[in-house]
Amino acid sequence: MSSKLFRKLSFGIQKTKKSKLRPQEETRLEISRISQENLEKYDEFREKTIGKIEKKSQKKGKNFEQKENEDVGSPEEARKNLEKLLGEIRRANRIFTWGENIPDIILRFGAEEGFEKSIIEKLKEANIEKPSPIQMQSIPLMMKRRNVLSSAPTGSGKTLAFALPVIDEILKLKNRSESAKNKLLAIILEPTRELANQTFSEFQKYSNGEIECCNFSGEDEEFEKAEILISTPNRIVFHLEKLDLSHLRWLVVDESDRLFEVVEGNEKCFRNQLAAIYKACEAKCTRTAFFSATFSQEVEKWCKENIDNIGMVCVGERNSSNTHVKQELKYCGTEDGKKVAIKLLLKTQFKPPALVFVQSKDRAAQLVKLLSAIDGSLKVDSINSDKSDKERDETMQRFRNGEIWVLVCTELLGRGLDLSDVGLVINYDLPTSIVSYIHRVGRTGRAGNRGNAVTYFTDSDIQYVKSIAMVIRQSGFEVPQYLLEMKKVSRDKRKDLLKRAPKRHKIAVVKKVAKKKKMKKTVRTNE
Ligand SMILES: Nc1ncnc2c1ncn2[C@@H]1O[C@H](COP(=O)(O)OP(=O)(O)OP(=O)(O)O)[C@@H](O)[C@H]1O
Repeated sequence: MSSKLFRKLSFGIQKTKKSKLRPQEETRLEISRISQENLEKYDEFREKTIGKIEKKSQKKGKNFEQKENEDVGSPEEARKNLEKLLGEIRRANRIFTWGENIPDIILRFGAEEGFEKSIIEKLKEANIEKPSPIQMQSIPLMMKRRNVLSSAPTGSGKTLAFALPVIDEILKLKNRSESAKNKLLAIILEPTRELANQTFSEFQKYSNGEIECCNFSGEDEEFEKAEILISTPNRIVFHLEKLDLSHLRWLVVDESDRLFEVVEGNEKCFRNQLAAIYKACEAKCTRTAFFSATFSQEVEKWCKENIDNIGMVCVGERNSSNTHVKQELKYCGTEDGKKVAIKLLLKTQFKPPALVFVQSKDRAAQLVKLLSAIDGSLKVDSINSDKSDKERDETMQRFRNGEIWVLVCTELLGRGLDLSDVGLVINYDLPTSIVSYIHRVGRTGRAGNRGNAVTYFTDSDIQYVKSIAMVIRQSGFEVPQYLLEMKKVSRDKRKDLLKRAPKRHKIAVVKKVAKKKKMKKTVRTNE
């Protein structure tokens, strides 16, 4: 891509140079960088800007007033100081924006920031004290009813970045007017049932029983009274004619780059479904919000061309992996080498639970067999789209409860799932794109926690490893130099890889019994 085009499409975010390798040990990372000193300055400048200090100081006496005015100057000066301070905080948190009239970031979840009391209480209960960078900027944009396109690393709190403003607005609407009740006011689109279930739980939790939330992708089919509908696009498309969209305030497209994907020859691909829904949401009051950890230029271009008054937010480096996840590339030579590597890993450094990604449903079943054979006591299972909805839900529940230690999965679990205890992700089969890599390793190292990710590759994978090696290096972790120096794979080959994962030998269990028999035979012959 030419640098000119990059500038045009990425609202000024520079491609950064290689980041420094990070130190081996780092303590738990903060979700955002807001120092106490900056918070105090923020309060001071803000109060002065809106003229509250004078009122306060009148109460406290003349001396206080003089001191305050010396410190922060006139309201105009205070506004300038505030803007400077917010600029510094944006830079420290790597918040980049594009668009006109971008509102101030928020540094707290408080009544002054406009939040409903019940939301503030729920956040306290969940020990969520301060906003993450994507929340700092996306929430005020959405509260100002702007269309948004937001991107931030995996596990950085994007769900609450859209859930809180949507819930807040609906609570306010319902408090103001009886007529808002039992009208469909928001639709949240997710690419998988699992993700829809998870997002539904978050909406239920923060709406505190005051909003009718409906999980369209679950068993909850009663949508007539729904005020917020959370669903995969196919369910919405199926029921589109029955939905009254005339009051819709928000259409949120989570994992937006995934929902923009076109599958040639497939009429029912996400892109077509999204187009049908978008077209149907034509009420004047509807705003659209797009969120994802990976940001395709196509989505950005489409938003700029088609959506008025959009505010864009990008946290950190575009399309980069989560730096809280320690990432490692492991050369295994052959498919058999991968078996040896995983056996060793699970026997030595393993602390459950872990997620293991493979490229197909068949390989998931094969790997479960192999891992069970390696260690009979290992609680291992798999999940894929061939299983029934009930089986999938049960497997997820067992994994969340700790009854499954190693969950072998396909791309189905690659995106969005927040499995907070997962400390290890193993890419048993090399991901077929950097987007897939970023989302898969993002299943660990969430909300400031640290995580580990290991990616295996064989001789036949080597040609495809370079781009992943570059992402890992960009996040500050070591990769073998020769991988970075390899030739780039052509665009056509990359496209092919997305359509068809490479052929691999079956993950066969080495039968110990057969070996024993063979040994006995040898002994007898010797006799
Ligand atoms: N401000 C916050 N402070 C602390 N924890 C938070 C905050 N906001 C969200 N979290 C927690 O962070 C975790 C990850 O959040 P979330 O699932 O929204 O990430 P995400 O950015 O959507 O990730 P992905 O790109 O993988 O979908 C959740 O457990 C959530 O409760």
